[in-house]
This record gives sequence, structure tokens and C-alpha cells, in this order.
Amino acid sequence: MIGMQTPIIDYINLLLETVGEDSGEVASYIPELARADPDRLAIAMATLDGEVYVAGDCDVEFTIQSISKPFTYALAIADQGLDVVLKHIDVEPSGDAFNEISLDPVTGKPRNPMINAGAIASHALVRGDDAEARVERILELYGRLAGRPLTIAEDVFESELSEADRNMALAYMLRTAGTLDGDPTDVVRGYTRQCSVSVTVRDLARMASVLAAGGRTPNGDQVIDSDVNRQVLSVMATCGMYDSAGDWLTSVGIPAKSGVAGGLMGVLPGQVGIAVFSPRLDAHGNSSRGVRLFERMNRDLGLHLMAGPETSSSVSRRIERDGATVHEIMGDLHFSEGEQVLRVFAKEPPGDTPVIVDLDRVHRANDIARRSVLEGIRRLNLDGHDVRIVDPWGVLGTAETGTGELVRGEQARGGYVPASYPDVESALRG
Ligand SMILES: NC(=O)CC[C@H](N)C(=O)O
Repeated sequence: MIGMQTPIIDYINLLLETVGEDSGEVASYIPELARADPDRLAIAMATLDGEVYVAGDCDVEFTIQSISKPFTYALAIADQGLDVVLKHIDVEPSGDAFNEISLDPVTGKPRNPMINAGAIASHALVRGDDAEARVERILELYGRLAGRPLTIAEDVFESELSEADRNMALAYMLRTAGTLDGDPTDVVRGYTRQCSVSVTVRDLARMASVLAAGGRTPNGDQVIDSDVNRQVLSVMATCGMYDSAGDWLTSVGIPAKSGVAGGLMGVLPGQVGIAVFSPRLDAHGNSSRGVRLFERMNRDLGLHLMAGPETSSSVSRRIERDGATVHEIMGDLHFSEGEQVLRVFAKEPPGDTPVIVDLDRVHRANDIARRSVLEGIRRLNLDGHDVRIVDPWGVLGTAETGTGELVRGEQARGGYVPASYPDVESALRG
């Protein structure tokens, strides 16, 4: 017997069926792209634990093009450090087309790594003994992100390189400005190879899901350092859609990156990676139906980051039991939940009543939430309470693992280490 099919599959199929008339033209400045079938249409959604939902032409390969830019930027930062990369490439939205021949008149740098000027500069910052070694390292990274080895579409590469005058002009301009070390011809060749990596929507959705997971693959492999990942997503949010970045951020509201072959990848941090493929492009060089699909998904799925998740309104419950006060805390804790816990702790009258802090229903707390709760516990203790912690999931950490820093600080001064119990019953027995 076969069980139900998840409605997610029905939903993404429905999206493709109802997307409506296409408009725009396929990119033609790269001769090989002009030959693409303009009616292809595909979508993929990848969850952080590795589930991938697909519909349409999901196994059709196309070239990654500019969707490569955020990943190469990540590698440049990993290789050189953020400071060095920022000395070469700004992070300001340009409002220009992707191939604009421009540097910031004040800083003399490319305005951001998502337009070609900045992407060529990022490519040159990737380490490698020679041009081919650089490309190899880039391919290797993309493969780890996609979860399978990727290859270069040689026909598209040759085709673009034969018409790469504009990118050559950009590379020479960068060298004159002192932002490009190395031979412009080699760099443009390498950059063009990077853009010619062949992918499917499945691959792109999986790559997006790694960005959504803070740089970690579903297998737990930290491919991109979380600070670097944050930098990449921020730049995608402000610059990923070129001169329609503002329109995109207001109407869809997630970091994204488009490519001239018709791919479009969006990242909802902490939740999902999404990719669509439809080759006809709008005036900004972004997939026309791709943009429409994301606008629709934003409405249906509530993607928009600025619509922000609401703070949980019932983070804790205070119960008096057997002469003790029990604070049952629940849900994932961030700054605002930590603040609510502290506010409730602050209402606790001073005295020697045992206070039990029950974290059995908390599975995650970020750094500030953990420090807030620990500091609240320390202060309850200073007020005279015998505080007992029930923390079966290790949310607060321990002095030994280095995450119980405030408690440990007190301990170092001959102060307080709260007692820890496996459950409320044993905490009550003290
Ligand atoms: N927007 C894009 O996808 C541009 C990438 C393309 N390889 C170029 O450099 O022109």
C-alpha cells in the first residue's frame, strides 16, 4: 500500500501549471545560450535535512552563469579573509546592469561581487597555482554544495569566451585600478569556465539549501564557514538581482541570485533553498517566469524575511509546587525569548525558596538567549534562591564545554555553580 503523497509536490506542480504566459527573450549575447529551448520550466525545493521536491524539467542541465558568483565570493573570503576581499570589492548595491563597465568613482573598486566586475575580481582572489587550479578548486566547492560532482559545459564555455570582449574590458579596467593581480586573459577565461558549470534545478536548490543552513550540508559537512555564509547571503539580498534588487527584496524578500541561462536561486535562511529554471529573461537579465514564481511563492508560503517570525508569546510558565517555584520554559530561544524569561525571573521575590528552571521543552537557544538565562539564574542565586536546573538537552551548556561562561565566571571568583538535575521530580527532591 502506498501512503499519501505530500501536498508539497502537488503545490509545486500547480505553480508550474498556473504560471501563465512567458515573456522576454533568451540571452543571445552568448551564442550557445541563444539555442536553448525557451519553454523549459522547472522548480526544485530543498529542505535543510536533504529532502528535494521537484517538478517540471528538473533534470535538464543548463549553465550556472551568475549564480556561481556568491559561491566563488565565499571561496575568495575563505582563502583571503574578509578584510582582504573587502579591500578589493565593495558590498554596495550598484543599481547597474550586471555587465556595467563601472567602478565606484570614490573607492575605485567594483561596487559588489554580484555584478561582473566584482565577480571577476572575486574569481581572481581564489587561491590556486595557476588559472586551471583555481577553476578546479571552484568546481570542487560547487560539487560539495550540490552533493554531486559537477562538470563544465565546454560548448557554452567556448561560445562565451569567443565573445567575451566586455568581460575582458572589465578585467583590464580592474587591473588598471589595481584591484586585479594576474593576467586579465587568464582570469576571464577562468571566470567564464566558472559560469559554464552545468547544473539542474535540483543542484541549485541543494546549493541554496546549504546557504540556508548556515553553510552546512544535510550530512553535517560545514562547507562554508557560518560568518562567510552570512556575508554571502547579505550581499545576495542587497545585490543579487542587479538593478532590480530593491524591487525583488520588497516583493519577494529573500536573498537570491539569477543567471542569464535562466536559473534563479533563492534562500530562506533556516528553512529552505529554492531554484527555478525558465530561460526567457526580463529587462534586468532575470528569468521572467522565475521572478513571477518566486512572487507567488512569497504570497503562498510567506517567504518574506521582513515579515519576520513573531516572537513566541508564551515562553514560560511559573508554577508553585512542593514549596518550590518551577519556571517551565519552552520553544526555541533567541534574544526576545531570553528577554521574556529574564522579565519573569525579575518578578521573583527575593528569598530562599528553591527555584527550578525547567528547560525540558527547550531544544535550542542561541548564544544571547543562553547567556541571558544563565545570567538570570546567577541573579536569582544572588537574591538568595537555591536554583536547580533541569536541562536534559544541554541547552545551557556546561562550564566544561565552555558555553556556561557566566556561571563559570562566578565559579572562578569562588561563586556559584547551579545544581543540574535530569528532571523536575529529582530537582524537587533537591
Ligand atoms: N548575469 C549572468 O549570468 C552573466 C554571466 C555571464 N557569464 C557573463 O559574464 O556575462
